Amino acid sequence: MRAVVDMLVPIKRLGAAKSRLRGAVGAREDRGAHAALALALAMDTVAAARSAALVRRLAVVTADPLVAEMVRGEGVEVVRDLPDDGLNPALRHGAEVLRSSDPSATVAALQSDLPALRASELDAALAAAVEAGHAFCPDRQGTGTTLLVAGRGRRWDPRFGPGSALAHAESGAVALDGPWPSLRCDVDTEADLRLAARLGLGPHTRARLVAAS
Ligand SMILES: Nc1nc2c(ncn2[C@@H]2O[C@H](COP(=O)(O)OP(=O)(O)OP(=O)(O)O)[C@@H](O)[C@H]2O)c(=O)[nH]1
Ligand SMILES: C=C(OP(=O)(O)O)C(=O)O
Repeated sequence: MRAVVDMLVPIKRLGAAKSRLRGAVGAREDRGAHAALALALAMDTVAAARSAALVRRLAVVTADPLVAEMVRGEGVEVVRDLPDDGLNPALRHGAEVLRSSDPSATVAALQSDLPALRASELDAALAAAVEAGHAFCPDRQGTGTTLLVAGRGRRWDPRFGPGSALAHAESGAVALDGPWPSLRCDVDTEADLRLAARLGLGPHTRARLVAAS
């Protein structure tokens, strides 16, 4: 299948990101180490998305200037998070930008805390989502969402947040179910980070853990 999906990766301001992971590397009060870990999780996610064959256009949505600089340094597009008012407004704005270039674009949102993500698993999930038209991938626990896809002519209706799997199902999106552990392993806690490490972390996150050990 040719590249057909235009993908948003939302990245929160590093100072506020991944609060449940505080202290996972370095001391709890070490803001620099924590920000570096949050950035590393996102950079590994972006690298995997970039390698996926079905991703036509990839854009990070962020209001954080450092994140924007690092992402652009990797040659990846940045859409400024103009609403700067939480995840769903960021994704609605990002989709407007994507669909202003191509109104028939298939739009996807991928969470940025998937440091074990494999491009092959993302491609398999995207192929299933494109086939379904409007679909999402639940997280490992089955309550959250790691990937949301709305095909040509489908309403972009992100409902991320607590209980988002149910919210996306209620919005009419099909729940995908496939052998994609790396896509389902979002990292919110230290326990999640250990699980992701067992799947195989990307180089940015691995380097953070080595630096902290
Ligand atoms: N652009 C943007 N992205 C966001 C915003 N809030 C959350 N995200 C992103 O949305 C995804 C899911 O966020 P969460 O898993 O809740 O992460 P978090 O808010 O950093 O973590 P906690 O502080 O532990 O809740 C991650 O990719 C975040 O970077 C926001 O206000 N703007
Ligand atoms: C925002 C979400 O992520 P988390 O539950 O990991 O915060 C979500 O799953 O919709």
